[in-house]
Amino acid sequence: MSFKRIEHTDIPNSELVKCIDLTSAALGSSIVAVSDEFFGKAENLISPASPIHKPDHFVDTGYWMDGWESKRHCRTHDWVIIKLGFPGSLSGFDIDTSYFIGNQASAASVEATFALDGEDVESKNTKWTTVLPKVDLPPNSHNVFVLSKSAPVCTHIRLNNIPDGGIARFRAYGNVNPILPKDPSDVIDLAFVGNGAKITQVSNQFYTPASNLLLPGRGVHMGDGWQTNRSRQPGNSDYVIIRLATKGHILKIELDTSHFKGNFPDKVTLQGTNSAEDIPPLGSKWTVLADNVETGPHGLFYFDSLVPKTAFTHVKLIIIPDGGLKRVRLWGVPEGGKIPTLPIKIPSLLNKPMMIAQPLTREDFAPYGDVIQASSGIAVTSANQGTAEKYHQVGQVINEFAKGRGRSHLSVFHCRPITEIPFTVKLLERHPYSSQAFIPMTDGRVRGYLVVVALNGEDDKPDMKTLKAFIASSTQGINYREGIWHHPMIALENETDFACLVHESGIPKDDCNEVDVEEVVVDIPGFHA
Ligand SMILES: NC(=O)N[C@@H](O)C(=O)O
Repeated sequence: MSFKRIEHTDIPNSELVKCIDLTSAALGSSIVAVSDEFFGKAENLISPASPIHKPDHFVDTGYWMDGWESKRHCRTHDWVIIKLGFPGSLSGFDIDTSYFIGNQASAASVEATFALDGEDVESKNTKWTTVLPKVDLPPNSHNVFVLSKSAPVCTHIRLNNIPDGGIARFRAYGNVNPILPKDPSDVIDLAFVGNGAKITQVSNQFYTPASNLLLPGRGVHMGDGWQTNRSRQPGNSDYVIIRLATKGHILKIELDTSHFKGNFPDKVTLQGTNSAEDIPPLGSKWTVLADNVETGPHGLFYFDSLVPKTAFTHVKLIIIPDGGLKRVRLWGVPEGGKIPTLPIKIPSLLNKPMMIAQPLTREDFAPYGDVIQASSGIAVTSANQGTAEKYHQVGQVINEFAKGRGRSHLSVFHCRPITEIPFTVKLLERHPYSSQAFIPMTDGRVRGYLVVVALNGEDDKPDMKTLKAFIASSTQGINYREGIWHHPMIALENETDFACLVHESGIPKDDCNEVDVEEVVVDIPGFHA
């Protein structure tokens, strides 16, 4: 596989400008295995955010580094396996050693494989193909490589870190290889990056890129949307051009202004056209799909297309005079598909019940368990020769296993934060014979975590009418009563360790029952992941 090295500043003039970063966590890509991450977590590699530097900032392993860094003296080489959010073909890479000086990886190589769901890519039988041979990595630099021809479609990438050391970010530029529904009459989001749609032109992306508009989910803060600067020019408008996943009929437009509360656009207009080019040439005929529609703060807004029977390859989204949008969804059917009865309903958050998480209090949580906290209303006495106060029996530790079958265990859950807010509850679990306590052990970076609970129904399933969501602070622990349905721990913003006390028998059905539930969307005021 031949390649050429280019300057990072030359990306806009290279093939890579037509690509997206297929390894980005924003696309749902994730780390599935890593040989060693002693100094810095491998998941930093795929953060959409640029790396930052905190000179002379130390953590218990050494210098704090914003990147993946393995420990010294590896006898062979380190490696990390990344599962792509969407299968795609690779065109180039940026192996970024920013801020790694003296501890950067000396060299790297890249391999790829196509693995069906469930295949064990760590198996020795996995066939990895080298798509970038070993290349040297200078310190503190973007190392950008363009392949002479795109590599075959892959689902996983293995980055080899030779022999060891640090890499701040890894960008694998390419294009999604969409898997569209077999039935062309299925309604899909024609503007979704996972279906192969792309932004091909944008007038202004001063704060954050327009490519964010097509990402999965609703993101976690304003920074993962598209935002222009304040135009100040009378009559200004800004725009993006979306090359649709495939030529199709747009039936319903979804504009998402999540987290844009004082800077959403005054008005939005959408137009469609047809072109074989990535960017429709000047003089292309644009047809209005939605004309000067109004949105609002932090929400989802829907508009039926004015021309559902016309198929387009491109859509221009115009915001007047400027501002920000989180996502745009263009629900429709590919050309050749049957246009359903209009107006359509769409599978979105709008159609799912929503709830707002509330601050955790002893009183509100009482039907579900205990709040472990030194709080008023608890019997308290002086202790430790007057140097402490003891808050008595803040919770009940319950063991209802038959005699001798349930042993109490202390464990620690190291929880990674959720990456999407609002959060969608899809499953709940319970421990039929034991209470379960979680007590956060925070390093000061944790503001809180999300607790979702429900009582047991007459059908011995969660009673969704009793579903509640609480925001627990970092000074509150919780103790689920035995049999109470709850979502597995949900960390917010930063990784969080929880001490856990539960009784277990080693018999799975007696220790934990898990069930899928009707999806409920939980908004979490004041938090972003
Ligand atoms: N992160 C960090 O401290 N790294 C250095 O100590 C090193 O490369 O050993």
